Amino acid sequence: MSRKMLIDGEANNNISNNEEEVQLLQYDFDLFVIGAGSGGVRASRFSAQFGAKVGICELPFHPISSEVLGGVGGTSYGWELNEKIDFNWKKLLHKKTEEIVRLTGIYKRLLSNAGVKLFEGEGKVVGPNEVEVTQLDGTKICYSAKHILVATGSRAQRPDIPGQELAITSDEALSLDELPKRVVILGGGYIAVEFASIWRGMGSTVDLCFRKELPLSCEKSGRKESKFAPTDNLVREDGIKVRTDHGEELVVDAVLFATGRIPNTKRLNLEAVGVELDRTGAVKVDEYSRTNIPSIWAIGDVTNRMNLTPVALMEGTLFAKTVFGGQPSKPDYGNIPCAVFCIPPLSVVGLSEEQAIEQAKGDILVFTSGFNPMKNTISGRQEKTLMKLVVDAETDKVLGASMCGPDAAEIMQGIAIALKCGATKAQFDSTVGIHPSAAEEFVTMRSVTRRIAFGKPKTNL
Ligand SMILES: Cc1cc2nc3c(=O)[nH]c(=O)nc-3n(C[C@H](O)[C@H](O)[C@H](O)COP(=O)(O)OP(=O)(O)OC[C@H]3O[C@@H](n4cnc5c(N)ncnc54)[C@H](O)[C@@H]3O)c2cc1C
Ligand SMILES: NC(=O)c1ccc[n+]([C@@H]2O[C@H](COP(=O)([O-])OP(=O)(O)OC[C@H]3O[C@@H](n4cnc5c(N)ncnc54)[C@H](O)[C@@H]3O)[C@@H](O)[C@H]2O)c1
Repeated sequence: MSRKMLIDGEANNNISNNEEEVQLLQYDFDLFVIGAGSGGVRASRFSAQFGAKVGICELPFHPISSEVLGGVGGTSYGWELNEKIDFNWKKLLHKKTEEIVRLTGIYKRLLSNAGVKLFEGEGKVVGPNEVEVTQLDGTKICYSAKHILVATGSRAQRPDIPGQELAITSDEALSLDELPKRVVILGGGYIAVEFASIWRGMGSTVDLCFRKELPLSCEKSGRKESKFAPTDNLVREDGIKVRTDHGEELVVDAVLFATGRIPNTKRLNLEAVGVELDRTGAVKVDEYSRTNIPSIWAIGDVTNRMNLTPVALMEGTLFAKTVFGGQPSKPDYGNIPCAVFCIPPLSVVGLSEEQAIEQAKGDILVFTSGFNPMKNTISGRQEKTLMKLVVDAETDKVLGASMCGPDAAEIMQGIAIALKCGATKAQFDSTVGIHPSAAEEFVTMRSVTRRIAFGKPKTNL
């Protein structure tokens, strides 16, 4: 057998090459992947390119995913709205569905070009080396594999409040027959803020109900604020009636639950085969994405590490490299940039000012800038851009960068490379800007806005 299997089950370590070959031939596949989303497709393609015989199963296609419906390509969202305000809602929905169908086709082609065998049906782990796939007609087929990879993603969680069935989640939000004119959004994370921007941008009235100090605030340990969140029930009444914990009553066309997502493990039978889950239901894995059962691995949202598409791709790539590529590789979660595609968009990389204060050993220098980009001054548009750099005063290393304003995500991708390379503020300063761009401000912020020692502001200029 010429194919080289690395990081194979420890139990097999002392078997001879011949025995291993015989064992391998007994499996239908070297790798069987459950879930053909971002992580699963990447892992299976790359494993196949390393010579592995790969099978993958995915839920029957539907443009609105659920626990039992999905589609190759997974939760491939990434909002950015280019429609004009006088848009046509139905046309937008139609285009969205067309785009999902197009992406599904691309993913299917990528899999088949890589030689990966795709099965349509719900996968379930029935043994350390066995997956059962329930097909559309209900028939079940079992496949054996040397390695199983769980890449089933996550799904929206619904708060357990009376009348919760009247609310929608992001799964259904872009499939409503009509544009909701009045909306209540529960939650203050990515999805809440992005949908608030989308609907507000289309002229709807949007109330964002969040429980922390501000939307997009990080959860501080032990502190859960209940600032403004419906605590009462949802009632159908000429729309949906929502009562907030401020006692206010709102009657709206739609209530969106954007209160986080939970790993898709409920129907996978993992605990029955001995795979450990954490208290949120996420699959517990080591630094190489391996579970406590040596032949079973997991990547992406189902492991609840950092729930972003490029992170699932990184984990899938490194899984393939580790298991089939001969190079055991751990994902590096440092300096991963992210963006919230709200209006205006915001994007961050590295440490926030708060995190830097908590983690730094010395003083922190903070540089900030707020300005109206030149393209706006000519058009007269009032849309400020804000930027921040957080720097270690002793080493001069840039610890974090953030930006809110047009093109924030596009700009931050380049800044992320600089941070990944360990750039210093002096290196930022010696980089020549591109004029007239907003991005050039990142290399021209000369004066310190504040210096912070041991978590306390020294100056607040
Ligand atoms: C509304 C929304 C917007 C988002 N926007 C962004 C963004 O702008 N940028 C970003 O980086 N991230 C974004 N994310 C997060 C991103 O989608 C996820 O982090 C990413 O898709 C995780 O990849 P995954 O492979 O783990 O899961 P997924 O891509 O969700 O794939 C999991 C797949 O498994 C399938 N599946 C589940 N159970 C089974 C089963 N039993 N058998 C067979 N198949 C099964 C599902 O149908 C699905 O196709 C967004 C998420 C949501 C919900
Ligand atoms: N642009 C992007 O990259 C992007 C966009 C969308 C989603 N995502 C990914 O999808 C994940 C899920 O998004 P999300 O916005 O649902 O989750 P999230 O974890 O970002 O935010 C959930 C929010 O809901 C709040 N919440 C939870 N229960 C609540 C309750 N009962 N009442 C009031 N508030 C409550 C939480 O405090 C939190 O602020 C994100 O974590 C992110 O990883 C990324």
